[in-house]
Amino acid sequence: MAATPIIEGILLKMSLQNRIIRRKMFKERFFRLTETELSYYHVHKRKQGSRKGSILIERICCVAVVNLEEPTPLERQYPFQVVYDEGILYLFAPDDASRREWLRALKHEIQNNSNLILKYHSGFWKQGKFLCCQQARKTAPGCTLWDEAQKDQKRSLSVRHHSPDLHKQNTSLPPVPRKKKVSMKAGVSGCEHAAPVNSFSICSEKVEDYEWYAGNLARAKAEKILKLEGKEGTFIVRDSSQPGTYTLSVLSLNIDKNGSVCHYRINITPDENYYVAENYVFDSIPKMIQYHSHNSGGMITRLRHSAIKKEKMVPFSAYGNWELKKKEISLLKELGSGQFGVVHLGLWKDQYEVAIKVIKEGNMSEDDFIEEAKIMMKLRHPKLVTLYGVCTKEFPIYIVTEYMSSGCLLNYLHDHGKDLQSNQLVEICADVCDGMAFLESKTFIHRDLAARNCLVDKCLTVKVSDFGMARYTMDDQYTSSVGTKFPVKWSSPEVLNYNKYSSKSDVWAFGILMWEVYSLGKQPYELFNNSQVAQKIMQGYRLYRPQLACEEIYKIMKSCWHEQQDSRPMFQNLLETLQNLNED
Ligand SMILES: Nc1ncnc2c1ncn2[C@@H]1O[C@H](COP(=O)(O)OP(=O)(O)OP(=O)(O)O)[C@@H](O)[C@H]1O
Ligand SMILES: [Zn+2]
Repeated sequence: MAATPIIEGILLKMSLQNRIIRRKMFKERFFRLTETELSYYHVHKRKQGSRKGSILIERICCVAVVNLEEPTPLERQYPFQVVYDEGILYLFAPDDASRREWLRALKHEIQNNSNLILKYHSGFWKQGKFLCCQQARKTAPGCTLWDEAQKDQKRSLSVRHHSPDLHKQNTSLPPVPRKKKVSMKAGVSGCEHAAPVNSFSICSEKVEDYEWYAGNLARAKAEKILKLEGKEGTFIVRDSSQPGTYTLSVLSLNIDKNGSVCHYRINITPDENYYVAENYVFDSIPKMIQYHSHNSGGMITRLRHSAIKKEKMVPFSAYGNWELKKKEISLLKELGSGQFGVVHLGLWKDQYEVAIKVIKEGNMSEDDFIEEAKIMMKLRHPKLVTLYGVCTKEFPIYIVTEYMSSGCLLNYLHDHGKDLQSNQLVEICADVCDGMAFLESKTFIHRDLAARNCLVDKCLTVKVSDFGMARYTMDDQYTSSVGTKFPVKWSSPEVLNYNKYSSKSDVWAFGILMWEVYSLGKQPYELFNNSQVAQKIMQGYRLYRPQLACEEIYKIMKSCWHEQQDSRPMFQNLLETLQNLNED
């Protein structure tokens, strides 16, 4: 979903005291506010994983200026705070006008929130207390009346329906200098949810509107995708490492019959024209692509096929309804089978590729699942396999999900693990961690996280699948911790002892998954059976360091296997650690 930004720009962000990594206290981040979230990104490297975090608008309960109560460097003269259910985000605008613009935009977006607070803290939280009132608890009630709370609620009643753009209408203040719009999508979300557009007809000047635009996609991944397609002239346009610029990657079989990929920088002239070959200059990238679909113009070959086919993916607008019509679904081929039944590749409405789990009768407690499916449908994240809907009106029940063409992560590691570079191993872990951090933020417990329950898509993004499904299995061998199919090797001590599941037991499993990734799909504790493993875990025994894992990576795994669940990191922390690792 490419939501339009309401306001965006660079702000300084104060780090929370993070026990795992303490790098810089204040970091420059690129912030973007949309109707649904405030998200922030790495400023320089817009590579995979550049998205650093986000807060959902609905979780914000106050935004206000913070008072400067001690001498402060120039670049931090204009602080403001975003108070949300999990803490306070302190941000610093470059100047007063910018701060006012941000406050106005944020207040406007949150004005209808039901959780707005009446009092807040006008001073910073610093060294264990609030500077305004000296209270020493982070959750201490506010000391300063937030007059905005009442004002905004009143205003929302009278204005909202007339003026959706309240903050933009007030022109008495100078506008924030806006950064030129560059796409900062995390991962390759460019593959998803966009209107199908023919590659070569010009219907828009924006690259985002074309299927050949892959967004933020690393060079190595781009090469894989092109070679997978394997056809002469397959191409992709992706963000290059320098912000605001693009790279055109093209596959040709002319030089090497296995295919070689050329990467062309798309040059921009001072008057914003674009070219790859100097003699052919165009006022937009789509026009340039159209031209080169007929003429190679000095490139290795002409552009023939987009490597990404958007029309096979289900557009976001199409799956609002969770009960799907069975007659609109056709099964094409079997993909594999699991505890609930056989999984098929199929088509929905004759056009969208989907995966369909055909539930074998008696394998699932179906009523419970159907109840929960409504909740699971709302768990949408680029690193979670999307649940499109279910067919429950007749047997067998269908569960229809996003199709992931490269199959399950475990098999992927077995088959292609040797070709993966070390930064790609981190990326796999970071993808999974990203999806899990989202589940954690929704307090949704996976219960069966493992490489076998993650899937890999055609862009080689890894997504978490089967979240929460363990609860609906009817086979005792899965549900009892002494059952032969119970995932003992992924289970934390409190799960084995008391059946106590939490996001922290998911973190344990994530550590094991990291181990699977770094041993390219080996069976954990391969020399031991389940009951031996359970015993050894209680005695404090842990998995060894896989050869491909450096000390730093192994330290992360081990932190997930802390005996005490409270001492294990949260997914949100793990994600930052992994992303920072890949930046260095
Ligand atoms: N969305 C999907 N896209 C592509 N392939 C899939 C998809 N879902 C499942 N598969 C394939 O089908 C196989 C079976 O999947 P399923 O989730 O039913 O079982 P499992 O997770 O492998 O095992 P179990 O659920 O018994 O622990 C997977 O290993 C995978 O190869
Ligand atoms: Zn206070």
